[in-house]
Amino acid sequence: MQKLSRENNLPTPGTTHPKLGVQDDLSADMDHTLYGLTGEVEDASDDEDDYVVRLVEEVYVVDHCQGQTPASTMQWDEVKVLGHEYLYAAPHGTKSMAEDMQNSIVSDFELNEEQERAFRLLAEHASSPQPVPLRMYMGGMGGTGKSRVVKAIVEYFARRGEAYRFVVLGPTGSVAAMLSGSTYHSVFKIPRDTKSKNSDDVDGLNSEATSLANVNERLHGVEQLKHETFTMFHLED
Ligand SMILES: Nc1ncnc2c1ncn2[C@@H]1O[C@H](COP(=O)(O)OP(=O)(O)OP(=O)(O)O)[C@@H](O)[C@H]1O
Repeated sequence: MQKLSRENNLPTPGTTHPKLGVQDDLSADMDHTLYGLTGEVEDASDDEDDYVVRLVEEVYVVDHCQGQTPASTMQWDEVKVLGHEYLYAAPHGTKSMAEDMQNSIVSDFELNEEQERAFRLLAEHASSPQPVPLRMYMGGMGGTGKSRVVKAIVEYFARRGEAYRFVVLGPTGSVAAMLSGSTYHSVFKIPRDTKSKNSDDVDGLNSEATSLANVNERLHGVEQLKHETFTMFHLED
């Protein structure tokens, strides 16, 4: 039987713990600090230091308050034990993982203070489970580093394995190409010839409906659009 106690070394946050196997008892005090367990949790111990968890899968331990705290110095009320399926169910990952990723991107892209502020605002928004729509204007003279922030946020989504959530649009092919984006004509299927949009033109209406369906399909999963060079829209708008 393996026991989790204050004396034991807990796994480092962000690493998987080997299977604990079948365990028997658990202090009732742990109930409120545990969630996402894949197995049963039983209360059969009076000893508050003997926290034993019955699991059927690996567990994941994260410090949700201070991502960098060494596991051995964690307090029990700072620790949450999660079933590993939680990681797959939570599309935005954990807070400490998001922070680590943000820090490494700020460093890799050598963002200056203002760039970092803009980047973190976007990244935090992207990491929020149910964010309110973000409408952000990022202005500045040519060459002040706006594109670098966009590249950093694109990289942030890519490292999270969520590149599909962010689309960069530009008014022309050359602008779009600079940021590896697309033209909004292409993404929104804006027809070059709009003359055929009258109510008698059944084919025209059909093709418009088809275009909208295509656009919806293409933007499935996308939550944010970067519209070079003015605004960022939230798709629910
Ligand atoms: N923090 C930084 N450190 C070093 N170089 C940077 C930094 N930010 C931007 N640059 C460099 O400055 C140049 C201009 O940056 P960027 O293209 O991002 O500016 P911009 O504001 O988007 O310009 P424009 O409005 O003309 O498109 C680029 O060569 C970029 O690599």
